[in-house]
Amino acid sequence: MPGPVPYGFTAAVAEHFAAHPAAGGEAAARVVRVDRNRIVAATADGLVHLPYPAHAVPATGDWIWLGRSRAAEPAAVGVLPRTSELSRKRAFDPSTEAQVLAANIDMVGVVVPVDRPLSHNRLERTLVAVWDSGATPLVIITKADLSDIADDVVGKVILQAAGVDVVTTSAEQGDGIDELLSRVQPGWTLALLGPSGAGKSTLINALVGHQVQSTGDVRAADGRGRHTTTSRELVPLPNGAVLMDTPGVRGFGLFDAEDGMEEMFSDLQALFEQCRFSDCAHDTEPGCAVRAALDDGSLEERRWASYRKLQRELGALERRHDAAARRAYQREWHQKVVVAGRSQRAAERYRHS
Ligand SMILES: Nc1nc2c(ncn2[C@@H]2O[C@H](COP(=O)(O)OP(=O)(O)OP(=O)(O)O)[C@@H](O)[C@H]2O)c(=O)[nH]1
Ligand SMILES: [Zn+2]
Repeated sequence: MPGPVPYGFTAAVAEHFAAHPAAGGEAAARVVRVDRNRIVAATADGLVHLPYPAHAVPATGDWIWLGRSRAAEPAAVGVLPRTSELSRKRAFDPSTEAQVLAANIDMVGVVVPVDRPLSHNRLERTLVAVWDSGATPLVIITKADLSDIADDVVGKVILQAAGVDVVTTSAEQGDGIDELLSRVQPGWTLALLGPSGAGKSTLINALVGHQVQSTGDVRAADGRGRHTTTSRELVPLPNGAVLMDTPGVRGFGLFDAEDGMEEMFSDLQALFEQCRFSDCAHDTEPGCAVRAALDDGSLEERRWASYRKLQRELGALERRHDAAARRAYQREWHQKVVVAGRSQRAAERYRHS
């Protein structure tokens, strides 16, 4: 089946399509932008404009079945279930409809500039929120060339990241870009998140390898060959990964959860209290409120999967935090000292603290 390979169409995505067929669906396409009354989609043959799919609100990053409308025009005839989604409203709050800003993101790079590090709490909360979205977090330190402040900040951030991978970059000097790309597998979709001025645009330009064009040629799909220009929010990277640069996702608003873990999952805590057994593993136990909620659809499978993934990650992190985080931290330190020829005294200071 044809699909847009530079936009993340991998064998795994092809299987996802095969598992979710749509009547009249002929080819795979990916939404690269959502406008007021139409979408821009990447197909195997390039970018096209399409009307909104029926019965679905599309988001950037969605995989769609490309087919024909009743008037034989190219059309989105189906939208695939999402593997992750970033929403403005937290998806598990049933009181209002979530506005999904981006879909099918594999990795979220949390950008931390050395000249304005995040508070410990904010970094931790952001990482928890990223896990909850279904994506994997990666901490990206930027502006590491600001050497007089970089040393302290890098060390602190690595400890705060609690075992989540950390890469150190200086887009201005071209340092760490290859290492960052090596963490993002071909076919993965990467979004960057960070406060204004954190260096996201500079990093994106370094990743893409040239100035990102804000306009791209879009072929109108009305068969008349009308050309138009528009910007894309999904940009292919040279290593086969895809960069998601959606204005609503960039900032911290989306992820700046005021709450910690417990509050984020308070709805689940309430369910746990209704299980018949207080030590219920929510697996095959009789009287399990979680199973019941999954069965009647009041608890989303995706959210439950996120929670369990997060529990596993946190458990694993806790176990290896002390030993491994410290080792990773010292390894990174060593590398930094060697690479940048930084003060050995500073390294010693940290090793002993
Ligand atoms: N020293 C140094 N400065 C950098 C580096 N990367 C970015 N900057 C500077 O940091 C400032 C902000 O960079 P941007 O890339 O515009 O930051 P941004 O995160 O895209 O900001 P918003 O567009 O507001 O979200 C600019 O003045 C950049 O020149 C770097 O690697 N080293
Ligand atoms: Zn249970």
